Amino acid sequence: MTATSHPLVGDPAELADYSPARIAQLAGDIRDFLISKVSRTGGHLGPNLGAVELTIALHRVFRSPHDVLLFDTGHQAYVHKILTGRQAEFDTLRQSGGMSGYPSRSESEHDVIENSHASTALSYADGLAKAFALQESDRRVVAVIGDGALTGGMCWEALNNIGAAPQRPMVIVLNDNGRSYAPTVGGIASHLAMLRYEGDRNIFEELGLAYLGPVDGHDMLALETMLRKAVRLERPVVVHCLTRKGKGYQAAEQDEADRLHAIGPADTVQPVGTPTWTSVFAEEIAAIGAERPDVVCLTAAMTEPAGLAQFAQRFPERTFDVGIAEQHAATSAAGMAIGGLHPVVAIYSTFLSRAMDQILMDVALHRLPVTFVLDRAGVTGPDGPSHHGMWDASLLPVVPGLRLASPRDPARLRELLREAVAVNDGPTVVRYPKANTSEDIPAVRRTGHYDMLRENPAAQVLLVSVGPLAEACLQAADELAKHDVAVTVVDPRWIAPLDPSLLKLAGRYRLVVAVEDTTTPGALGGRIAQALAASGSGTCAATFALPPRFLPHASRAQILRAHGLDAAGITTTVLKRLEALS
Ligand SMILES: Cc1ncc(C[n+]2csc(CCOP(=O)(O)OP(=O)(O)O)c2C)c(N)n1
Ligand SMILES: CC(=O)[C@@H](O)[C@H](O)COP(=O)(O)O
Ligand SMILES: [Mg+2]
Repeated sequence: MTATSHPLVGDPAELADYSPARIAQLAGDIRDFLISKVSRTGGHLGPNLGAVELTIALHRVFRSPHDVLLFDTGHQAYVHKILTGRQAEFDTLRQSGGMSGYPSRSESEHDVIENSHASTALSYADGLAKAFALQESDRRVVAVIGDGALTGGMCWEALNNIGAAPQRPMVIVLNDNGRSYAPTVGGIASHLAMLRYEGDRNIFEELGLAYLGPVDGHDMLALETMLRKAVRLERPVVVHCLTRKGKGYQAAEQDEADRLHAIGPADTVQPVGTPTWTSVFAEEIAAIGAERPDVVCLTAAMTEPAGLAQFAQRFPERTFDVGIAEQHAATSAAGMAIGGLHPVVAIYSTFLSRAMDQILMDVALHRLPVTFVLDRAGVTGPDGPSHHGMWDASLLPVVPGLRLASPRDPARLRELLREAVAVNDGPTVVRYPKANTSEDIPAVRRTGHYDMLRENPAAQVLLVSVGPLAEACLQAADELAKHDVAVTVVDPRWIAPLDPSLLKLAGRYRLVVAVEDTTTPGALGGRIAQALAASGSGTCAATFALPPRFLPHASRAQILRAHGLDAAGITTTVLKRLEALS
């Protein structure tokens, strides 16, 4: 396309020929485009409205994909996607088969890292700079990182290495809008705030990098001048850009909670009367906080999204936002437990993975009473492969002394959360999905830890329904009855360690199937099969769970259905298993 061909560009190389007036027009049109498209599809509207001028300037100064543009967390890369020819895909944003909400190498050669976990870009940049130096390549490395992501520990591990190599040039664009979801917290945030007004001494130069700024992240001329100056320095440089999250859209700029950080699709219809798992947790932890002065809560920059807003409002002195620092959260909680408190760490399942060593060695080895509450556990949906919480239920059971619970409904979440915070000799974990809860599902009886949901004396099949999949399992039991297959349905409630009474029950059946919203390796069904085989039982046990691969974005329901974790899928799979046994 020619230099007059704006609409929203397509080949970023053209941007170098645009006049200042054309660039200003483009920025305005991109803003209008984002507001119109993302308001309908849902997605990260606030962060991208704040990155419009920044991203245009980057594509004018650098030659992507020859030069590498890295977006930390990647939720602010919509403008990059528009400029690199994907404007037509925005109607499919975050939808099954549609465009990802994060950079995606399968979508474009301009996209390099797809991981939506924060604080990784500087480490990638360090590695790329070393690779290009060894290859004597002239490719430049540019990393865009937010002030929130900069509170993550990996950034400082990377800066320690980057600062030690002045001969390896790199441009670090610090996109400082003063917010994560809420205002960014901690000493780093205070340091950045100080730099806005008096830049005489800063941490970056102390570490061996050059520091340029602060610069208005919405002033194209100032931005480009600073970026070109950074290139000329031929060393690692931090360009400190001041931006406004949600810029240009009043609803976002006035959103005190999180500047419309992530919004749902316009046509989202919340089922009436069934609360979200997060809201049930939010109420119960606040109630527990009123009864237990030793209970404190920790969050990694996600107080409201992780359900701690009520607790924080009632007990501000017992609520700790540690920044995007899940590893620190886990070990700081261990310190609190040693100090006589019972910490509750509220965190998304997918982000827990980076704190596994802390849970294993800093918490469990010391048998400390720390409770981890994992929201977004299981298939999340539109945020795609680096957000599905499909690893925790397979990773955590290997931790000695750790107890892992998966509630099926609001009543069990309240009950299991209370059981968890009552444990004082080791870590406990409660997990639930990004979804609305079902109505409460009463038990027929409780034996050991498990709840019998449906008992059929003639049954040869035992369905072990894990957590919220109880509803689908009970529906499948009804369907299987139509095929003359009698089924007993049981809810283990605690899925690690293995409950001996559950094993004893399982040994009485011909086929035992655990239905689980997690990756297959390490899931409960496999652990039951292993234990039954070790006991010499002839029972066939299996896991119905997710395949051990990265699952693309779609809705939670679409993904569960695609992998046979809805009533129809469970029914079909049980019938096939029975056929194979006959
Ligand atoms: C390890 C990790 N923890 C938590 C999150 C959830 N999260 C997504 S974006 C975000 C805030 C990022 O703030 P910042 O880096 O300043 O970017 P901004 O949205 O302000 O542009 C958080 C906490 C994440 N993506 N990764
Ligand atoms: C980018 C990021 O990690 C989060 O903002 C993510 O989009 C989680 O969104 P939900 O809180 O809507 O699950
Ligand atoms: Mg920010």
